[in-house]
Amino acid sequence: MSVRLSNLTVSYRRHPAVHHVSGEFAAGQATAIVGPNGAGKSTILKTMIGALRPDAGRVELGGVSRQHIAYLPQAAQIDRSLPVSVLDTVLTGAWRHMGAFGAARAQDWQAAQDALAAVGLGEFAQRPVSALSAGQFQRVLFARIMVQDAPLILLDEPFTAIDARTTHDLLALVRRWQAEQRTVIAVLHDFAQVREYFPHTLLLSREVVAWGPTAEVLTEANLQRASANVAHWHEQAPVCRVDDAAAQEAQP
Ligand SMILES: Nc1ncnc2c1ncn2[C@@H]1O[C@H](COP(=O)(O)OP(=O)(O)OP(=O)(O)O)[C@@H](O)[C@H]1O
Repeated sequence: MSVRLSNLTVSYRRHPAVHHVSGEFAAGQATAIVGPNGAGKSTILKTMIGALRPDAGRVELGGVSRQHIAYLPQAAQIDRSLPVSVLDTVLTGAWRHMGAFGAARAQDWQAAQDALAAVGLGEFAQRPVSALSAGQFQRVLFARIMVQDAPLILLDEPFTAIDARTTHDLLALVRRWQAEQRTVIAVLHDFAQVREYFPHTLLLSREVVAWGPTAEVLTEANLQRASANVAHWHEQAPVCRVDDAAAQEAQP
């Protein structure tokens, strides 16, 4: 499935955060979204899942419903103080298959156990998630994504504050998802990870700076342009430059 952004503009309280973003995420492959802080990377993912409404343009999900997207927000946005077990957390990935009363089927339990084993936490099933390290909890969330079995997987900074060993193990899952023809889109800051595991990259700085094969996108010149764009962005801009210019051109 391919995901397309067409002329997408998204604002917070009428101030645009990203504008006129157009392009297509390669189907069944992994794309990294990179760019400076405040470039609009999370905004793009949140718009894709329907949590934010575009002011203009649209997201085309290639026939996939939003229910079939697996989305992992930034760790800071996830509350893990809840008194739920590791296994129950992974099982929530199967909610789409569950019956009206939320009963998990035998194969859902099995899938959850298998996913926990795959992320190296087979022995942790009954532990409360509040008693896990940050890295262990991220493994649990990746196991949950495995159970979700989604064709489109969105990850927002999945390896921030995660050690090298865990990151390496979880990146192996990203590779496996690509082999399974899933479309993976991840916001990342580590260019070495991007170069090694993500064949495609979208470099964003409120607008598209470059989008295509990673080696062609992550050039020094493009990265400098991205930093300059964000540095010169006016947070309180009421309308974006492109709209402004278009409006001026339209004037007699
Ligand atoms: N809830 C919000 N209300 C108002 N402005 C917001 C909100 N969320 C984000 N913004 C603004 O929108 C812009 C883009 O934010 P976004 O979180 O998408 O950037 P990002 O590229 O993901 O940044 P980072 O790398 O720091 O996570 C920023 O200027 C940010 O301050």
